[in-house]
Amino acid sequence: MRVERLRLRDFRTYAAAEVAIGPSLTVVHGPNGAGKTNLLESLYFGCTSRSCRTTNEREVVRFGAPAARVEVDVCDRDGSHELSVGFEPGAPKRLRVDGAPVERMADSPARPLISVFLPDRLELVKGAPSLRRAHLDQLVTALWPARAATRVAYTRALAQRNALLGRIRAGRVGPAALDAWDAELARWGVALRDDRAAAVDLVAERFGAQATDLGLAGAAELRYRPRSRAAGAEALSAELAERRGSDLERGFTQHGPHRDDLLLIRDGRELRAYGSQGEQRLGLLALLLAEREALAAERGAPPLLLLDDVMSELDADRRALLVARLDDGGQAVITTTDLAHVPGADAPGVVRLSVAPGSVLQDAGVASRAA
Ligand SMILES: Nc1ncnc2c1ncn2[C@@H]1O[C@H](COP(=O)(O)OP(=O)(O)OP(=O)(O)O)[C@@H](O)[C@H]1O
Repeated sequence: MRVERLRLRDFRTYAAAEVAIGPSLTVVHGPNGAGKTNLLESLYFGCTSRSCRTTNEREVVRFGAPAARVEVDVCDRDGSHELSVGFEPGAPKRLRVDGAPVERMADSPARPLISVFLPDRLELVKGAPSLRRAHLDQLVTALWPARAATRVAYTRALAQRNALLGRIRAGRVGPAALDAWDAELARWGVALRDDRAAAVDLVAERFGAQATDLGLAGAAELRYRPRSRAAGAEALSAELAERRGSDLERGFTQHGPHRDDLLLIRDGRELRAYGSQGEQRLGLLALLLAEREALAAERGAPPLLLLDDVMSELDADRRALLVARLDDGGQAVITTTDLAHVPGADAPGVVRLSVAPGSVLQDAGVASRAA
């Protein structure tokens, strides 16, 4: 699966733009505020129908315009496909694959896998465990799409059990009503935990190697920390039953995979608490690259990797190491204020996109219309 072209209308700074994406590396360069991240975001939006930057999607519509639209041309073994996302604030998004409406991009086999590094994604390393759990669940889905249903079923069972705790506290039902929901929660909980553990198994060794290659000093380790180590669904159900009194006191379920964490460790200590900003950045990059390798092995193709403003924070040796890691047959798009920060940016086959406010100019010299 390869992303070939991107077309935008009224997306952030762009009134209209069309660019080709390179078969391996694409470098987006230009001064601060020119619209480099906007271009990266539009690629993510076109492939996933979501923004990787904001939950308030109104922000992506160009100031003064009624709606934004992104089209992405992709090609796989079966030929070419066009993904398109139209968004008008206040109306449902219009998603199409080859002109036919679809409910979710995630359901379309034409959608490329995509992985993104934005400076604020450091939160993944240093923020709350919920961010790492969500990330891990996305990895499970990317590795084994059919298993996405497990997390959905677990989340539903958890919501039902919490609602039931509320009804028991209000005296409307007896605690015995929990038996069935404990069993249901435990069934999906064990499956979810096993999926997460299998995904971490695939990535952990690669994470250590990638971190070393990127120059993170010390031994790097990726460790899954499940809340429960129950041998099976019955044992987890028993653990839930043991905690009923305290759950009823607090009004929510305190035990289970919704309390798991994923630990990024350097020399035995968590990067979250003890890593410097630079070490956390290398940890995150190592994680994304390790996942990219695992996905390439499992799904036959690495995901499209979007790297925003990563080079300015790395020294010259690490920049060279990073670019070398990307030469693995997959596609990557990197933004930079300075082309000289991307070793090999002038190599044949690398696509360079020069961004100025509202427009983007391709090497070949085809300019988009300015905003
Ligand atoms: N909806 C919008 N309509 C028009 N312009 C917008 C919109 N949203 C953001 N902008 C403008 O986009 C610009 C920022 O673009 P972007 O974040 O892509 O810059 P950048 O090239 O990545 O910069 P840096 O190198 O500083 O990270 C800002 O000037 C901002 O005002």
